[in-house]
Amino acid sequence: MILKNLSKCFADLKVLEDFHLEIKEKEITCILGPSGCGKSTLLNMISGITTPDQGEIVGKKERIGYVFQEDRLLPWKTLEENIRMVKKKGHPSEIRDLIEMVGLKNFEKSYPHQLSGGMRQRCAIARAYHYQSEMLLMDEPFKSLDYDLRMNMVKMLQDLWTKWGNTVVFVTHEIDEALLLGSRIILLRKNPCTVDQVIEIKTPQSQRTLTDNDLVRAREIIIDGMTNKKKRTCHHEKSANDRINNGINDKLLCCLQ
Ligand SMILES: Nc1ncnc2c1ncn2[C@@H]1O[C@H](COP(=O)(O)OP(=O)(O)OP(=O)(O)O)[C@@H](O)[C@H]1O
Repeated sequence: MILKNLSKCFADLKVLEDFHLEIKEKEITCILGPSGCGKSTLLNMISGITTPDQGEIVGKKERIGYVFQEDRLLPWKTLEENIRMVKKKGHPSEIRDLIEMVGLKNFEKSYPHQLSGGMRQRCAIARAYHYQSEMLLMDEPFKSLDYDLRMNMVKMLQDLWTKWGNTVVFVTHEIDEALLLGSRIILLRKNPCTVDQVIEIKTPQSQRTLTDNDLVRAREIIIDGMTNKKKRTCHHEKSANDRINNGINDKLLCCLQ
């Protein structure tokens, strides 16, 4: 999918102007950027909730899943019913497997108010996977959770993605989440929203730890980008440049493997 030259104003506020980004199929694209730069607006455009003033989305998906900061479960339905409701013909074993994968076995008959925030968010993610969307949008889904729990959720999402290999766009403020999950990390600037850097990490998600050399280097590049420092030289700059020359109008500054 290509977000092609998108522009969007809210009254006098120019959030996006000529914004361009390719979302690669079957990858996790993590989007990092300052508050108010337009991350949710981008997701809303991909999902069709918001219409761009100009530009187009090429390769638009029909079946899109969306996980928000809050779980949005139906309080009068059990955990299992909340998951089942998104797909009429789902086989019971699919739901059972998903519930087990997100660590909620034995809570099938619990109602949302009987679960912790982390458990409810696990249920929301299981529901999104049960829907089997062509593209899954996630807008800071772990925001309200503490660090340990967030890292558990990241691990769970790595496992789900390794199994399903679906296309995910994951918005976050947390660098660690982006480093552990992103096939590509898109660093945005604001006023208007533009792509500052694209960092590609080749190490499979399931094998990553935050102390790996490539993740440490990626963290430095991201922090430099966020604090406007000069970009560091990257060992794989040549292949990154090749990608730019052959590819779209991204600023792929670094390709780490
Ligand atoms: N429907 C709307 N009407 C008016 N202004 C809006 C609307 N939606 C978003 N905005 C404004 O557009 C800008 C971008 O908002 P958006 O929510 O996309 O940013 P964000 O990067 O997701 O922010 P955060 O990281 O704080 O969640 C903000 O200044 C916001 O106030």
